[in-house]
Amino acid sequence: MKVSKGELIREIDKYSIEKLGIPSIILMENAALGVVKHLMLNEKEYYVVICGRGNNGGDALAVTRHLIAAGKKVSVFSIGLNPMSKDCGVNHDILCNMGVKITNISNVEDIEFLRDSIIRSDVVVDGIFGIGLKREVRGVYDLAITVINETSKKTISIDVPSGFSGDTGEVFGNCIKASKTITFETYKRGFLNYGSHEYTGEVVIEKIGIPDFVVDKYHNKEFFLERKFIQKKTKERALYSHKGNYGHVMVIAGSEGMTGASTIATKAAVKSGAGLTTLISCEDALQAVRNFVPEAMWKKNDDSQGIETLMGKVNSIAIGPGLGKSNETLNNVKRVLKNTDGTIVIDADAINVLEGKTNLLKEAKGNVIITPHPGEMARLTGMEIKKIQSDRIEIAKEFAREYGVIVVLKGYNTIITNGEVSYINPTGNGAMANGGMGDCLTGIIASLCAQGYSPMDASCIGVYAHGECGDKVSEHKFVVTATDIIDNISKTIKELT
Ligand SMILES: NC(=O)C1=CN([C@@H]2O[C@H](COP(=O)(O)OP(=O)(O)OC[C@H]3O[C@@H](n4cnc5c(N)ncnc54)[C@H](O)[C@@H]3O)[C@@H](O)[C@H]2O)[C@@H](O)CC1
Ligand SMILES: [K+]
Repeated sequence: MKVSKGELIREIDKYSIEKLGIPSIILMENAALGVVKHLMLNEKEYYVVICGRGNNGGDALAVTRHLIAAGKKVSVFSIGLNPMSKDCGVNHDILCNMGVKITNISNVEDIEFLRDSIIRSDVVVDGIFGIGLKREVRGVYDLAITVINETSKKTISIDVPSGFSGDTGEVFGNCIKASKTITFETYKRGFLNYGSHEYTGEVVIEKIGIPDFVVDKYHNKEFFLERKFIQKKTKERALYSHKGNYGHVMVIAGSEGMTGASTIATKAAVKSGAGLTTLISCEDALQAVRNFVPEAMWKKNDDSQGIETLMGKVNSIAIGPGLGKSNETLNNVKRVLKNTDGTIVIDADAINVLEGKTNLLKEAKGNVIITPHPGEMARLTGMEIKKIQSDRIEIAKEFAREYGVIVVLKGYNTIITNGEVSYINPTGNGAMANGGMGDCLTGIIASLCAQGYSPMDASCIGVYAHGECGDKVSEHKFVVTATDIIDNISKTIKELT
């Protein structure tokens, strides 16, 4: 599923109209039909449609015609005094020719009439503003949005909830809180922002008849991860295979007093299918692994020579969970970057020690995946967390491009990007917000890398499977822990093959 900003939609729209000769009114008609599909025509009877004067309003007027044709009771409101866009005007005239009464909303009394209609209606269709909104919502627009939010039983927004920036996720003063948003052609960037769900409700994408090659021509390779895409990438294990076919993961993790993180990362690597897993750590952590992950091998962290030799042989290295922010950790990171041409997954304290030293990443022999949460990303880039949260994709992409790494920026809608192609993950939930989850993900991704998946595929499959596993467990649990994920990840990956 493609993700984009509004300007891409304008480009593809322009190309379709000017170069392919598709009349814009046809695109509007297709958009309206896409919306009508979601209006529950077999259960609901009375609709209130509220239209602005731009093309979003035009879509809503076309929707009105289809509702009337389906025999529904519809009250139509046109808001504001701006001149109508051409296609909005066409649909307005058709309704007038059909004898449909369109009530203009230009003052407070009109708003009260709108309120009465909404109270009696089953569904409100919001076509006030689409991606053309660029400034603060004021006056009657502001009042109408408040009344809709206060009284509507179910609001369906066309393209974006009115008042919401499809580009940035910003709210322009006031915003519709929809139960569902039917958006066109691409998932809008702004929907990825924290808190956007409160305004969009469920988001559905409808095609409006623009050929894929036109979208691809302008699309900047941002995708929402879909299950079928992950399923295509996740392979069954071969009948005649042996452990040597599934690679060797080295986990460098854990320190005195922080042995849990290393156990979790190691066990996650084993449970997600690595042929061999070796933990490098202090004696306490090794003892824990001996007790809880008998399948794993281990090596004490003071055996420098042995470790460096092994680094040259393993397929992937996960480094960071529970290491502590110390010089020793920094030296370990340097050593890994220098000594392995396998894939390196850098997490937790191994990220923290790179603060102010990110150039080290450019010296890596192997591919690097870093898996920061927003706080770690803030430290790494010197930006505030708020800034990171407000522009997650762009910041992750820029970092990936500059340092030649894959960034897995964790959180709601985890981003996976190599700077060229970016994926946004839809799985995972609030029940998973507890210690150890990140260590577990690191183990899973490193394990998939060792099994031969490309670093990008391993990151996408790992993040998606980790979240899906958490979603399944959370169906019957209040909290999902890393141990829950470890116990179920093998089953989840199997279901994805
Ligand atoms: N491929 C496409 O892009 C298509 C787009 N369509 C629809 O067209 C929409 C975009 O249409 P437009 O570009 O005409 O823009 P909008 O309809 O989103 O908004 C523009 C209108 O709102 C007014 N306006 C903007 N900010 C305001 C404010 N703060 N207070 C009061 N009035 C304000 C403008 O004067 C103008 O009348 C999309 O969201 C979608 O719903 C569909 O018709 C199908 C085709
Ligand atoms: K809208």
